Amino acid sequence: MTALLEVSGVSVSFDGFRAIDNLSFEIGPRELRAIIGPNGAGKTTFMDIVTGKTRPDTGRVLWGERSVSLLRLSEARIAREGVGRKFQRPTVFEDQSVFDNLLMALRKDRTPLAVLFYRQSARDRARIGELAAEIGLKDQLYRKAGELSHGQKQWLEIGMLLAQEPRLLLVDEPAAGMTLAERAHTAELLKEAAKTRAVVVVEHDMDFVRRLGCKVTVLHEGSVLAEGSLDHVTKNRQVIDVYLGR
Ligand SMILES: Nc1ncnc2c1ncn2[C@@H]1O[C@H](COP(=O)(O)OP(=O)(O)OP(=O)(O)O)[C@@H](O)[C@H]1O
Repeated sequence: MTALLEVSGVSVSFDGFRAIDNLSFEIGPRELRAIIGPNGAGKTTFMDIVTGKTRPDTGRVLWGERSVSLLRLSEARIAREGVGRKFQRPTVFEDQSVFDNLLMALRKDRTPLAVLFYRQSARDRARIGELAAEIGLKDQLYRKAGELSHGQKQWLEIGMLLAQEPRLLLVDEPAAGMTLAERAHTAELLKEAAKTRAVVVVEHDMDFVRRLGCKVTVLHEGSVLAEGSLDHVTKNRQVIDVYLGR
């Protein structure tokens, strides 16, 4: 399997502190991966590097069949290449309906003229219906996003990212603040999304990671400490020591 994303030998320091240290990481085109690791392990910095927010000091970040270097591209260009990122807190347009939020995410051409002359098409409406079904909000389409529960807002934002058809979706702690039922639904949603694209989930909640049932990468001090199934990595002596702070 050729990787969709290949990070190799990446390091970055902030004021002499190595936040990412010779990190190598690969993800396949239709793969679900969980990234775990104690606070300060470099999980956020890793996502910042992939999305172009932080530039590494050394190393390579290659993307797609043509192995394009993401390090040469702007953040906006990386997003257009198909890298979507979901931050921890939901950011939806609270005064707009679920339908309108999804519609806004769907419209790719945002030039002023295109926005001015936009007419809803049957195809867009059908796609919004599909997305709403995928995220479990089909019955909530005409509710204002601000009235949704925390979990529903998170799903809506995931739906808005899916509307842009990313090839890689980076998701930061999706289960935080969710009820048990919401977590179960979120895990199913991400598993489903990973059937047609790569999904990388950074998560602290081990029960949630177990639900994802995917390969796990453990980061520690900016590099990969262990990789494999959750059972495999949680039996690893070094991983146990790191989590217990030894
Ligand atoms: N812009 C920055 N300037 C200075 N230090 C930074 C910067 N960004 C990150 N760091 C440091 O780099 C290390 C890795 O941070 P990072 O946020 O990537 O870890 P994390 O694994 O996401 O942690 P958490 O689980 O707490 O979110 C930390 O020690 C952090 O303080």
